[in-house]
Amino acid sequence: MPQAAPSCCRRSQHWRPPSVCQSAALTHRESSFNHPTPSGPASLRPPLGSAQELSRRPKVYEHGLACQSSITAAAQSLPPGDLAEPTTADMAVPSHVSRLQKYGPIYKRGTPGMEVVVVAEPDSVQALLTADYASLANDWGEGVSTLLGPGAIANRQGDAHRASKRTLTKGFSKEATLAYLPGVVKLAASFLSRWSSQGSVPLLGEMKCLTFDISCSLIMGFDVEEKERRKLREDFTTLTFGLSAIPFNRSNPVAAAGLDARARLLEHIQPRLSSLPHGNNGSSKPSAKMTPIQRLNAVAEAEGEEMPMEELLDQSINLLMASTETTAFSMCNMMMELESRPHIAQKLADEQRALMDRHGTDISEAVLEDMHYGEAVACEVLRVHSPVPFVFRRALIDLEVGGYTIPKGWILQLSLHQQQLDSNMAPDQPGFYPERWLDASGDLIEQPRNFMPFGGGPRLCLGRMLAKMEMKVMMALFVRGYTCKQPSQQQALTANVAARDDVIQMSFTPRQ
Ligand code: HEM
Repeated sequence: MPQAAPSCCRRSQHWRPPSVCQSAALTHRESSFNHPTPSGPASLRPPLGSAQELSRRPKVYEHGLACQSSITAAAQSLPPGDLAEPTTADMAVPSHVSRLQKYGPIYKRGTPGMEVVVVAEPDSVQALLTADYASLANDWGEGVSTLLGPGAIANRQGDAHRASKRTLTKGFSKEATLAYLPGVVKLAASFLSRWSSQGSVPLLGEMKCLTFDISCSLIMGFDVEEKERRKLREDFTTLTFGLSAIPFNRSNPVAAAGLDARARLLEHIQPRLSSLPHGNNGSSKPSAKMTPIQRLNAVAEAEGEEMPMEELLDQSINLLMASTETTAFSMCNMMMELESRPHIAQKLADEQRALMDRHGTDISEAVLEDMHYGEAVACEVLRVHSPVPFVFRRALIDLEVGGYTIPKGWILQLSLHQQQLDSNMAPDQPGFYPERWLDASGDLIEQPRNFMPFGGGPRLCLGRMLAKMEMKVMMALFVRGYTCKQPSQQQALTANVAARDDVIQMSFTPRQ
């Protein structure tokens, strides 16, 4: 599930979204566990007995991803950790860091009957991400399952997930994503121009508006007036905030507000969905030009199954949620990095000048392709400022992970964040260093396989190309035409659905 920071395991009433300090603290501890790793290889271990083996052959899912499944049913020791009632302090980042140091990269937390195992060991994370549907289910907790709804792709499991994914994937192919490029450029340019006329702007809120508008018009195909869009954005923000509600029930005002916002949002979206053109001269046969949500509808119709409106609405909310916060956090942190590191902004500007000489002034596919330094900056933003630091799964069978048993029913909290920090590239350069992604001649190097800011396996992010495109368009337009300034030194943002829109201030000025 792709929102910036999840409401975690429904069973843990005290969990709260990861905070800024988490990212910051872990950044300084790259690959620095000083706890011995548990016995056996630190990944999912091979089966103890062949009868217990589920499947060890790599599988290829419909969306073309090679998936290894080496999950085994086995019984050994439980991971170390404390299963005491968590306190708020326990859930704070420093405690995550100190638990990593105390227990090693696989440890348990939570309360008996509400157990969570945190996995921050790269090979195990990778193996778990690529595990098959029989071993693990997506489980992001009560907030996500209720606010997104049962029809949302994040809440679908097994064959139902596979079918949704197959349909939606076509709406996020390279061809489809490139068709969104002119719309992304237009929206980003208009936001930058407005910011530069406004003095200081609340950057996170503004980036959320931008990414919401992109998703509304390009992913959903909605052409809405600014007044209505503002209303939609407000409800969407309240709904997103609801994800941070723990416990998640009507007696919690944050959860209740989120549920009410969802109902209002659906009231707005439903008539729009009903009136969406099919994009293929009225035929319900899916066409390459359809937006992802039109495609979902058309595929169902073409297969003779009317898709229930509830399901289409849930999928719409899921796509909005998946695309908005994550990309907004990334672009906000990207602007902060560029502001505080003028030499990087300058290198990007030099690259843009060379690209304009070669390809003209339009931001075209060729510009995006040749934007190697820009791509390196985007990767570095995703590496250092994980927009999705953790993903959550539920064990459907007893699993053996890194030599420990994870009993059926327990929640696994997989640290993509640690995964990225441990990806073992230029370890002598622990800070923000885009050059780690380039070779000596400035060409992009092959990315390490455990660099997974967009997840992996059957749940791999659908919008990864779109997200990178948004980041690179914003970067290019910014360095071509503007400079920016923070009024004072501000903390880098961390993925957190409860972050206030005005937490980061920035002013933009046209470049002389
Ligand atoms: C920087 C921006 C983004 C990041 C870091 C990101 C990250 C992720 C991650 C880590 C997952 C996997 C979740 C899991 O394993 O449970 C995911 C899934 C997903 N993402 Fe993204 N995402 C981003 C932007 C987008 C955009 C722009 C879209 C467009 C709609 C999108 C759509 C999705 C969808 C639909 C899924 C669910 C896939 C599934 O359940 O099979 N994401 N994303």
